[in-house]
Amino acid sequence: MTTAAGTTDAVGSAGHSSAGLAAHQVTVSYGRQRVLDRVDLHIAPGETVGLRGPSGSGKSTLARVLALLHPPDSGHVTLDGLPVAGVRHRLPAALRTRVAILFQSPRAATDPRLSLAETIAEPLCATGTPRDQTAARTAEMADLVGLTADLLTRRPHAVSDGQLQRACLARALTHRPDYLLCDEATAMLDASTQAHVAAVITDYQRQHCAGVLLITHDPALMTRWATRVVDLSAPRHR
Ligand SMILES: Nc1ncnc2c1ncn2[C@@H]1O[C@H](COP(=O)(O)OP(=O)(O)OP(=O)(O)O)[C@@H](O)[C@H]1O
Repeated sequence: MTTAAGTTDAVGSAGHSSAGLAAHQVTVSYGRQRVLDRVDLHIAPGETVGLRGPSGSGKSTLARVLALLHPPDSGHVTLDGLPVAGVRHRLPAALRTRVAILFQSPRAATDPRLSLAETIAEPLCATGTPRDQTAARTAEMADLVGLTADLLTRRPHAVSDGQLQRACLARALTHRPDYLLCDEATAMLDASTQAHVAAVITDYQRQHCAGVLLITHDPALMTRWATRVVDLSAPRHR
């Protein structure tokens, strides 16, 4: 079983209240490579759990399982104590929109054909939100992340990585998720954009009591932000 270290032992969900997003005994293999082996992790509302471990230890894989994007081979995910069956669009929108994920590379996570406004609006369009509400919410989210109107009409090739990551953050927060999973989300950003993105997330977290998973190789960021830290041990190859 993967071991945890830090201010609180996160392995084993016994003793946690049922509120939260949790992985229970999650195992994932890619072909013959077992990446996660019976991993438990619990994120309570309002807390920031730092997840660290050597490259290849399965941090991103665990984040994708918790984001309800990747089905574990065994084990399961619970939301507020209830098992989640299925991933992606097989889940009801009201359930899957409770968890959002922000990736390291905004270019890999966006459609180059869409403007930044359309990118932010994607999750609203996917859930059939009426046009006027989509426009209002998109403007609100753009404002929250500091994107000006002229940037919103541009497509990804015409903006910087930092501006595009702000659009991805706006998109991630548009359905007001209860949990935000940040997978090296500020690693490609300059110091000032990194600070701004972190400030938007921590403000959001405070206002909505959202739980955050923070994956970062930056020890200073981990120390500043995480309320407890979980270590993933090196992967086992079976
Ligand atoms: N879709 C995939 N198909 C096959 N192997 C994969 C896939 N995704 C990840 N892997 C492998 O699984 C292992 C764990 O990858 P993962 O990205 O989860 O680790 P990580 O801890 O996030 O690494 P890093 O810190 O380098 O980002 C790696 O050996 C990786 O090559």
